[in-house]
Amino acid sequence: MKAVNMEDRLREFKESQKNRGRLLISCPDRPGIVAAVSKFLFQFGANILESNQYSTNPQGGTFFIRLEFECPDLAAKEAILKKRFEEVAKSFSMDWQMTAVQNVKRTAIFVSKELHCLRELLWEWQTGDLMTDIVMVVSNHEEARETVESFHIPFHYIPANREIREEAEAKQKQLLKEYDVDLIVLARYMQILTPSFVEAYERKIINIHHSFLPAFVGAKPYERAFQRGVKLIGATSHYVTNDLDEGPIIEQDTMRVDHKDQVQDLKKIGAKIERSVLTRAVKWHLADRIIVHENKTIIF
Ligand SMILES: Nc1nc2c(c(=O)[nH]1)N[C@@H](CN(C=O)c1ccc(C(=O)N[C@@H](CCC(=O)O)C(=O)O)cc1)CN2
Repeated sequence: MKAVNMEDRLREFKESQKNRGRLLISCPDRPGIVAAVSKFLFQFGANILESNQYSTNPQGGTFFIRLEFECPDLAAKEAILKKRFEEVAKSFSMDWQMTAVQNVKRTAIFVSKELHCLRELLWEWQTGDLMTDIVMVVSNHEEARETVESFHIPFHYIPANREIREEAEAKQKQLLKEYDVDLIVLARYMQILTPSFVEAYERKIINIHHSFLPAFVGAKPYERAFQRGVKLIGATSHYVTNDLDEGPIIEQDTMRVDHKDQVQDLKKIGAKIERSVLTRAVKWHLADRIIVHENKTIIF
């Protein structure tokens, strides 16, 4: 796929979505929230296309809502929309996020030696099923260079290990700033990120862990699953926090295995699960379908 086709595709998408907006809200539950938000959008000439909501408890719980709407001349109105919505948000103690769909997120993928998740994301991106601008791939190994550059995506090799972690992250952060990255996807990137890195990209780093968490946190989960004699293996995609592999879970899946399966078999079976789980998690994040609350996720 030539790079120019990807640019054409992004341009067409941005044009088709230029009046489309999304609004994510979390707030203490009480009557009148939907009415106030609907009235606000109506006053700006917006039409609600999709609305999903959930309450933990109508009496004193937390209310969550995701709205997708069309608003004529959204680009020109976005700043005033956000400024005026702040008044509504304050009156309901809302945490909220309003995005214009045409502002396609800029994504960086981090990878080490295992390339199956990276390849899945690139394939989905090439076919137009992953609507994001993959601006670069970063790796602490050279294995992914040929694949990445065949997609005309910049590849940056930055050696990284425990001993040079801070130095490596300084280079990574510089690139992330230069490329104005909105989302980082760890596609089997096998280095632990420091607290300062995680803090700089809170809830903007998605990882794929190759086990059905909370089982087998950390390194070499397939080897430990084999030793344990499990009958199910799985994969978990989660937001990255400083608690290794314990961030808010976005998506999981499993497959059956049995006594005949060796570690290599587990890895082969598991790779397919990892690919699909990570892709679903990234797609939901790109579509602003995820709200994080108390280290859990609500997926609309
Ligand atoms: N701050 C965080 N960083 C990372 C997380 C996370 O949840 N919080 N997830 C990991 C991904 N991961 C499993 O999915 C994982 C990767 C690497 C290790 C690990 O022990 N790495 C060693 C080096 C291993 C090597 O060089 O081969 C290390 O970093 O010292 C554990 C879990 C990604 N980062």
